[in-house]
Amino acid sequence: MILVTGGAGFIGSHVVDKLIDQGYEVLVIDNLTTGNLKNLNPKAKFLKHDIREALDIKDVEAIIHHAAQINVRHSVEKPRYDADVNVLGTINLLELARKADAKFIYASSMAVYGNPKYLPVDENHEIDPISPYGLSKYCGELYIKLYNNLYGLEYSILRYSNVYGERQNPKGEAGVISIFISKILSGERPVIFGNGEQTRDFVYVGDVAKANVMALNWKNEVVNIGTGTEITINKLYKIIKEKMNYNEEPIYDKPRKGDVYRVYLDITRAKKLGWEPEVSLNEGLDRVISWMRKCGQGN
Ligand SMILES: O=c1ccn([C@@H]2O[C@H](COP(=O)(O)OP(=O)(O)O[C@H]3O[C@H](CO)[C@H](O)[C@H](O)[C@H]3O)[C@@H](O)[C@H]2O)c(=O)[nH]1
Repeated sequence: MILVTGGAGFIGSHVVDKLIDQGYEVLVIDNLTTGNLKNLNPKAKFLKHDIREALDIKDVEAIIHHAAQINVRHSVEKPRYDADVNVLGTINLLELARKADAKFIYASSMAVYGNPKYLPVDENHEIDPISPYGLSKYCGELYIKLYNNLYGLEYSILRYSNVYGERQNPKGEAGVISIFISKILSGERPVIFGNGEQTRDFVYVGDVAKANVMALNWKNEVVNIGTGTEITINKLYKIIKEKMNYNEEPIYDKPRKGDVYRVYLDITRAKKLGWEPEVSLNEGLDRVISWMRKCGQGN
């Protein structure tokens, strides 16, 4: 059985869908603070549980760990809460993995790199987080490596760029793509922070889910998961606007404090392991727009 923490959340629920498609038996644990039972695959078993509490489950062959405090801004406001969930919660799951002799797949983030010193950012880039979130995600990585040293725990660490797709909640997780689409659908003008020339590397959630399933067969790898390309927020806005037949210009506001200016990931290592993104931004945006139209702007 594969245990997916955060399996009722945005990325985790897509991982669950892929696993079930491929015939795996899946147990989801989620405390439903940001996760939603509407996202949950009906073929998955479900246990409502907060990872800050220890748990004991037998017959787990792998743990795919997506339950986390994922909001960068909240991590700045509540660093202790962020560490509680992301560091102590991860330790609870590592203890479970140790006892069950399970493999550990960990959702990390490009936030561990902080402000890029060069582009694209590869896995050997200096680790220098600029938010409690980036730091807590990196702490999780270090504990995983410690468990590998102490107990031989097998792991894969996936460092995601900006993940987007269906089920991303425009209110909770603050992904710019779901925010822009949601605002346009409700007749509000989207806001661009700064001059809009900042860039990001947007990877489709289905491709991220595929990387998780493949990672079950990778051995002790730290891997960037992105597209290896960058796009400005202005260009992104223009594409979304055209797709939705929306005519208004965005509102430009002051830059968001602590925002990285340009970032995109080098994905050479992932490609060597046989993974590469399949869904283009064009196709992915079409899917999110049609999903958000259908379900009234999100969750
Ligand atoms: O309404 C908005 C929202 C965002 N942005 C801009 O769009 C870019 C992307 O912003 P997001 O909030 O979507 O994402 P971040 O790049 O801040 O990424 C952070 O939040 C992500 C969640 O969406 C992931 O957790 C990621 O790891 C973490 O670094 C930023 O330049 C931001 O200023 C806008 O212009 N308008």
